[in-house]
Order: sequence, then C-alpha cells, then structure tokens
Amino acid sequence: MATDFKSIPLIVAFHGADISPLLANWDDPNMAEDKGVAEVVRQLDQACREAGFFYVISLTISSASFSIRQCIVIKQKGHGIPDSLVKEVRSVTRKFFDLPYEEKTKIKLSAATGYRGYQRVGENITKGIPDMHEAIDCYREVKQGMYGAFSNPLEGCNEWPTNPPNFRHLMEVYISLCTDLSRKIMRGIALALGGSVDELEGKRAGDPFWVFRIIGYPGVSCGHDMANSDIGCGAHTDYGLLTLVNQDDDITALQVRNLSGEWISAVPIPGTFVCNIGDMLKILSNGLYESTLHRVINKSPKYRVCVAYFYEPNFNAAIEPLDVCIENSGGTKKFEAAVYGKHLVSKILTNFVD
Ligand SMILES: O=C(O)CCC(=O)C(=O)O
Ligand SMILES: [Fe+2]
Repeated sequence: MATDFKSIPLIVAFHGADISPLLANWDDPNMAEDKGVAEVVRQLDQACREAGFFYVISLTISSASFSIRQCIVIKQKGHGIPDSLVKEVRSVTRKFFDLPYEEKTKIKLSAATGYRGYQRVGENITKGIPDMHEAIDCYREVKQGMYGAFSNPLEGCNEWPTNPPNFRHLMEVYISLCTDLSRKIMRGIALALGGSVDELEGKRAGDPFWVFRIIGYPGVSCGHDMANSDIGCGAHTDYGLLTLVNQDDDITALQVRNLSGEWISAVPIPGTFVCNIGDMLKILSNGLYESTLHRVINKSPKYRVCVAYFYEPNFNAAIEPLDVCIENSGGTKKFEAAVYGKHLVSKILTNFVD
C-alpha cells in the first residue's frame, strides 16, 4: 500500500546463478557481508517498502515466463520445498473440498475445538460480511494454560480429516518446511530493516507461532448464492510477520491494494509463493513496511484452491518498533507494544458468528 505499485515484485530461486543466495547462507552469522545476500536484502527491502507483497520462485529460470529485470535472485539450494509437494498440497485440498458436506463437517470448527477445523462457505466473516469460501483452519498447538487466560479460546489440537488418508501427514511436512523457509526469508528482512541477522528471533520470533488456512473458493457457476457477496475473502491485512500463499496456477483472484486504491492482481506464476507481510512486521518496522490490504474475488467458473501459511511471532511476544526502525523513520515511535497472541485471538473472535 505504500506506493502506487502496478505489479508485485518477484523473488526468484533458480539453479546455476552465480549470485550467492540468502537461502544458502541463512545460517552464516556473516551472511550480510556476502554480496549476493546483500543484493537479495536490498531487493527484499524495496519490495516490502513498495508493495508489502512479493513472489518467491522455485522454478528453473528457463521455465519461468517473466522479465528477469524485475527479479530478485535467490539460488534454489536451501529452498527446501519441492514443487511436487507444493502441488500435492493443493491436490489433496481439492480432494477434501470435493467431498460431501456431511463428510467435511465431521471436523467442524467451533469454539469447543479452539477455532480449529472446517468451516462452510459464508461462515467466516470479514468486517461483518460473510466470505464466499470454505476452509480448514489450523494453528500451532496451544496447551491448556500455556500462555495464561488470553490464549484459552485457541487451546486445542488441530482437526485433521481422515480422508484423503495422507492429508494430515502431507500438511504437517509442508508446515514444517514453510516454517524453515519463512525463518530464512525473515533473516533477510531483519537485515533489510538494518537490524542484526537474528533481530527477529529470540524473544520476538525465536519460537514462532504459525497459522495455516486451507481454503476453497467456489467458482461463479458452483451454485452458491452470489447475491449477498461475490467476495471470496474480504479486504484485510494479515496479522503476523510473513504469509506464504500457495495458489492455483490458472485462476487470478488475489488482489492487492496500492496507495491510490487500485486493486492489483497477484497473477499466479506457476512454481511460486506469493509472500506478504503482516501487522506485526508493520509494527516492528515502525511503519517502514506496511501490511498491505488484500482480498480475493474468484470470478472464474472454476473452483479455486489456496493454502496459506502464516509465520508469526512467539505467541506471547510483546511486539514493538525496533530501535533501528524508529531511527530510520524520523525518530518517533509510531506504535505501542502489542502482544501478538492477544491480537490474533481478538481477530479470530470477530471472524465467526456463533
Ligand atoms: O486466497 C488467497 O489467495 C489469499 C487468502 C488470504 O489472504 C488469507 O487467508 O489471509
Ligand atoms: Fe490474507
């Protein structure tokens, strides 16, 4: 939202590049001195300032059809999420949503399940309006009394379907790989903000919470009542640090708002994640980075699948602007400290009607 961007910047991972990559050097304490890393960090900074959204690509460059001039280059080694797994995650998601409602609702989300599980189309609410999507919501486990009273609503284990049979295993492997990838990207963002490599670890996000949404958006001809709303997911910002969106390759539906209020499509690029920054990173950066408004409208006749992984701070972290960001943004602290878990719980409690 910070500028009038007209497209989402691209960050590319590919074989054979001679630029030393952020992802291959992520655990090197001196990684900031690597020229290749410095270039990635510069471009991450630009993407976060201008759009708050960027693509990360895991294809070989020859199979990607876009202008290399726009790309931020990261070598593939160390990326860690095979494209076959990324696709399989969408494929089992589609199989689950294809099941009859009676089957899906066996893992129904409710206050009693810690807001984990399946929700039907229209059950999730954004700013008072039902969203035209169905979903399975998952969160990192919260044990009873783990963080005190404020975490009570989220206590519980995830509700996984038994059909398709490999669903849970696949998703858990995927979540773990998304956590690793996000941590590496956040190291680049920490440097981009002028902090140390581990600025966004330890008490801030050394033990990161995660949120995981498995989402299906009916197409316009799928028989759902579109009279009330054709919005798959209403305009919102994400709550945490960094989101990795794994979307269908053939449907353009995710839209991102720029400074003048235009909605810019995050056109799918096969083999990529769309990444965006959340409210907690906006606070940490003292507003240098914006958590950009986005929404989803599926105007296609086809059913759209999206699997969104959200990398978050420690659940009980008090998040406030980094000193270096206050200095770099005029010296005034623009946000008071916010406890991440409280922010999350307050959002979740307004997302559902009883
Ligand atoms: O469906 C998408 O592309 C994005 C979904 C989203 O923005 C969210 O779940 O926060
Ligand atoms: Fe979102």
